[in-house]
Amino acid sequence: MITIESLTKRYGGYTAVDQVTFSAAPGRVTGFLGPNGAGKSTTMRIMVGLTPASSGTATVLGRHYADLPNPGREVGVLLDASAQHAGRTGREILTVAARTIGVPKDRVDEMLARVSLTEEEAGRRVRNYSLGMRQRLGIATALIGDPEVLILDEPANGLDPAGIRWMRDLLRGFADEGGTVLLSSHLLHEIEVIADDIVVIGNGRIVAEGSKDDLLASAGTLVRSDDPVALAAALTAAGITTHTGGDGALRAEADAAAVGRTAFAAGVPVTELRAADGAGLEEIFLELTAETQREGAAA
Ligand SMILES: Nc1ncnc2c1ncn2[C@@H]1O[C@H](COP(=O)(O)OP(=O)(O)OP(=O)(O)O)[C@@H](O)[C@H]1O
Repeated sequence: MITIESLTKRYGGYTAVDQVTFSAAPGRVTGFLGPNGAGKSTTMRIMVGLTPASSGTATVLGRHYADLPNPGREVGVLLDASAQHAGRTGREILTVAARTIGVPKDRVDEMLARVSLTEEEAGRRVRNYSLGMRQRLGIATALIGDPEVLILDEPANGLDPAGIRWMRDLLRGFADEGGTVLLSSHLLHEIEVIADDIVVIGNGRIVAEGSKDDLLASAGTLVRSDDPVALAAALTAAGITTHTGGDGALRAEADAAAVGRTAFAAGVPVTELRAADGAGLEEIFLELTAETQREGAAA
């Protein structure tokens, strides 16, 4: 369990994290989603005691990270896969981690197998690792203490498609066994396929949070017609809010049945009608974070 309450971080006059409150529950994968610079890494660094908060609290398993008796046994952390000692081999890094937190040495081989790093790769120095290999080693280090909680900043960065699938299965399995997973990403699709719960941050503030299913349901209905102007007018007249997509489709804030009936009553033929799902979530994400997108509302 991770609990964040009214967390604020100021750098001089700039507020990077602004009154952030959310929690990540056991048995669930919580996705922490937001555009570049939204405050994800800062929030995660505060969680693990690397950055002091200006105000508010962040606790893991009911305590501040620094107060956990042996944090490595309770919380697995991967914030920056490139921050590993470049001159050591992967095996050495895991061996040091195992000794530091007091787990048996045979966990090293177990973890190497778990993240699919070969014997030969484990003997190479980390400076010669690809980004994906560093991520795998970082995951192995996070898991070596058999923790209850995982805090991972952009863990899929640099992984190939098979690696992303592997990561997804690994985190799913971890949560299914009762673990708490918090992972950040600025990639919506990545979060959408893996997360049970989603927390969206923009400009240091939480702009949406809830179960993925609820967020997807709130994405509404995607509807298409040869006459989108007439369709939009009919829906608006019926009190249904619509948003125009780039490709002529409309996203309506109502369920498919209501949208279909309204179009039928108005005599506007519909050529496509379905739950907006992923496309809708992407639009919601862009709308919610529009102020903070470098590309502005045009994105
Ligand atoms: N030490 C610091 N001093 C001043 N500003 C900082 C410092 N660390 C972070 N910031 C600022 O705080 C904001 C949030 O940064 P953060 O790294 O938390 O974003 P992020 O959501 O993780 O972004 P990304 O997806 O790009 O990794 C940014 O504007 C960043 O420049």
